[in-house]
Amino acid sequence: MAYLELKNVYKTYGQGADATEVLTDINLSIEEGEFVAIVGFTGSGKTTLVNLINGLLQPTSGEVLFKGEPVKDTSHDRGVIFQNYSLLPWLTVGQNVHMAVREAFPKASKSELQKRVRDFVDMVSLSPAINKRPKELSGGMRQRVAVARALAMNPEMIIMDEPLGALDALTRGNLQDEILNIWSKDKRTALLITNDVDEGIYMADRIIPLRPGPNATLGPEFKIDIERPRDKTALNDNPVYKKTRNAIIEYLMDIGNERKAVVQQEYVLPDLSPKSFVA
Ligand SMILES: Nc1ncnc2c1ncn2[C@@H]1O[C@H](COP(=O)(O)OP(=O)(O)OP(=O)(O)O)[C@@H](O)[C@H]1O
Repeated sequence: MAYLELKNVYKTYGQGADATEVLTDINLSIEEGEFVAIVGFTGSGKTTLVNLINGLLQPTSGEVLFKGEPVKDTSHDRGVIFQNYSLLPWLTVGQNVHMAVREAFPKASKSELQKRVRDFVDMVSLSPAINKRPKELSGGMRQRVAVARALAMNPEMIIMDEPLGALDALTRGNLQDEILNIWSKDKRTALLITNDVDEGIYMADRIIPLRPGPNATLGPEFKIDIERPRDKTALNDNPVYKKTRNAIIEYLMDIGNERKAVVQQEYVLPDLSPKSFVA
């Protein structure tokens, strides 16, 4: 039995003439302990896919199964790091993380909770800002709080919806390593949604492209046969890395061009002259 399975999943927003079929026939199977990355074009339905897995949305048809059971609601077992960090503005950094930790560990003592909060705030290098409110932080700092908050809840599965997009290269690299540490040390399962092929290759065991929408569906998977832990600097000279990267980029460019050809169809408009306007 797969750990997470999506079977013939379709998702349509709206009804009748207003209906938009965003996701079409999504089939995905992730084993326990795997790290899978989905790379997709902007607007293709990546967040919709995350919300279906997280339980915030239900499929129009098809099934989403987590450990064999249909996903009906959100759960602490599946921790999501969202693209828009959604922090509570009236709470400090520490309080935002504390609230999540208290919910995930209702039986923990006050001092255990406080230690966990401090450890995870420290992990994202925000200890000096622990008493600041979100409005006093930069976008990247807020995103780091969201990473700390999700990971501090110790989810079995870490789901990431373009979590590091707003960060500079150095912070991004450090957080990629922290996420990989937690994933491997605590034997988690991870799903990363990204538009950065290099990030996918560095972090994942498999990369699966999400084709552009509407009616986005998953493309063929690319296995990343590169030993772990991966060395970012050495990766550039690794022939497997180069070959895999080229194959993925070529695939994405081909489907991007296919899409452009459809979008660039010429439409002949009727030759109408405006009627004179009478005030
Ligand atoms: N609640 C909704 N009602 C109607 N349409 C929606 C809704 N949510 C998303 N959509 C549409 O579904 C499509 C996919 O949106 P989604 O946010 O899943 O894409 P995405 O790949 O995450 O986008 P981005 O790369 O911009 O973050 C878009 O065309 C969007 O307008």
